[in-house]
Amino acid sequence: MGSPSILVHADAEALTHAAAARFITRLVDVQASSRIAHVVLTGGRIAAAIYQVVAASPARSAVDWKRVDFWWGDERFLPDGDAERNETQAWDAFLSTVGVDPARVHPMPADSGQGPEKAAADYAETLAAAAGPGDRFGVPTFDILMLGVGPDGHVASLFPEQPALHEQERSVVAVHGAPKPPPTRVSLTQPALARAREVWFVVSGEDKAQAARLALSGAGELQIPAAAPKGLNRTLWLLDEAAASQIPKQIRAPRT
Ligand SMILES: O=C(O)[C@H](O)[C@@H](O)[C@H](O)[C@H](O)COP(=O)(O)O
Repeated sequence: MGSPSILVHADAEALTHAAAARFITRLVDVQASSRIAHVVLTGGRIAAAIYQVVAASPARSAVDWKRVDFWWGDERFLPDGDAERNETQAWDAFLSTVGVDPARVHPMPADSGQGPEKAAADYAETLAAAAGPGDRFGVPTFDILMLGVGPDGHVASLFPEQPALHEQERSVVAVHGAPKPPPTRVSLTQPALARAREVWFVVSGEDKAQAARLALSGAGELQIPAAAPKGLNRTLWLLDEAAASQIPKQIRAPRT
């Protein structure tokens, strides 16, 4: 699995374009081996910007979008169609334009009065149904797992010191009392996040600089949840200069 690759781009725009190009290329590579690609999307501003660049890229036609399964790392537990849902954001930014197979788009359940525990259990079942014989922990092995990082070091909806970080059995959990609104969420757990061939952290802005430094310098995952997820084959930190500004020089690769 090796050390994370740290790729620093001049600014948010350069990061966005590089990540979008990488996203398309990775999907083309996976599809060249005749596999259905499994992608885990994240929320946040930088992810939305990446999705928009993917949608606008002429290179997007190299991907067979109907043969990509889309999952989410976390969701804000809000009613269907709420503009604050990560799902809504991804549909608006690119899923509605690239020509996906709606049956392969797997949003986390919306709040329809069933409660977040039931939503988490239902999503775990959906994941388990998509897992094949070679997969582990009841989830398909993801080809790309994208993660935004909060200034507090959270990833997905795993916030520092919260009980969800201790979950070792379930792939999906309900999250209550999240410090960032909305307080009720649904999230993949750390063992589920560990089932990706490639984990990509997408991190922009100076307010993330401390979290990035701590995650990359051996912080504990209870304090900095972003310290834990590692790709089975590859872990990439895709940052802009501002977010990378506190990473010690000895662990930082030259700017790309
Ligand atoms: O559910 C949420 O509240 C967001 O999705 C959040 O987890 C986001 O991914 C990170 O905070 C990074 O966001 P930015 O890219 O906007 O900095």
